[in-house]
Amino acid sequence: METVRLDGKALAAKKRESIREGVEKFTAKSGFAPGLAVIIVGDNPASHSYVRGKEKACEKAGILSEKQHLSADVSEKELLDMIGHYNEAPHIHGILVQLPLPDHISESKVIEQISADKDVDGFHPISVGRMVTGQKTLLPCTPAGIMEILKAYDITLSGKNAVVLGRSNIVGKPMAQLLLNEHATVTVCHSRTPNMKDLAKSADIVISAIGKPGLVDDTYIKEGAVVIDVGISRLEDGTLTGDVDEAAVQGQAGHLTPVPGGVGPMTITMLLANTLQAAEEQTA
Ligand SMILES: Nc1nc(=O)c2c([nH]1)NC[C@@H]1CN(c3ccc(C(=O)N[C@@H](CCC(=O)O)C(=O)O)cc3)C=[N+]21
Repeated sequence: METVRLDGKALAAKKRESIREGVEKFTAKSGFAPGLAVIIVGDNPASHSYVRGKEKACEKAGILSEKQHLSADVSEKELLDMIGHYNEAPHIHGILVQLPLPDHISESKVIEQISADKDVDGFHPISVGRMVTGQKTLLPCTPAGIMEILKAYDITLSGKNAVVLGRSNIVGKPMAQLLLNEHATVTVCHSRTPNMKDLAKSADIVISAIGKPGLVDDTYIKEGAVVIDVGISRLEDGTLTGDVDEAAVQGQAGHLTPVPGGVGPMTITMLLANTLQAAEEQTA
């Protein structure tokens, strides 16, 4: 069967244009642009590259972005104080602290310090609680972007079997929850799951968020299944690759997101959407 490529990059371009128009309206009405504070700690090159992508996307959309680069040995208190400052800053509507953080800083303390209203990553326990109970909230960008891809390609979720590979707080768990909210039957697999391959092979939808290049081949995929690749690893030769062995599942999968050009561009798009939503809610 012909595998349909789920073009996250093209969808992101379309969505970013409509977000740009929304930002323009917001700015004309309120007299200021939506503002995003991005805090990055340390010198991880991948993190800096992602943050550059976010800043560029903000600029194109008309969103003000304010980057703060802290050194790797910054104290936890200094970071918490900076977040406290942005919680009170009227020109900032969204706060993002790039993860991962150095080991001496508690990720959960940092996330809880961000005002839930400005939590454009959707990682705060208040945001998570709202998502789980189906209330309106800022949703985690990667899972929310995947839901947009599935919707744009008219992929039915209600009554389908979805298998999520990975149980992180930023992708696997919220992904499972959003699929459940749309009435899929969801199985979450992780490092202690003995029969991951069999579970994946029986699924209508497989979402891989593990971070092992090429892990998912045709032996994991039922004929015609929808395959979403959240993995993103940089190989030694500099190329980016996902969890899915694209060549192996070609012709087996019904739909497939490429890496790059699949989930990643939609993650950044949802960050823009969340920042606009946060700005609108804070100025309503
Ligand atoms: N607080 C926080 N929020 C995040 O949302 C967050 C984070 N920390 N830490 C790291 C991960 C990773 N992440 C990506 C975003 C965009 C691409 C992306 O645009 N990827 C492009 C390729 C980019 C390239 O060429 O380098 C693509 O897949 O086509 C990838 C990865 C957000 N993250």
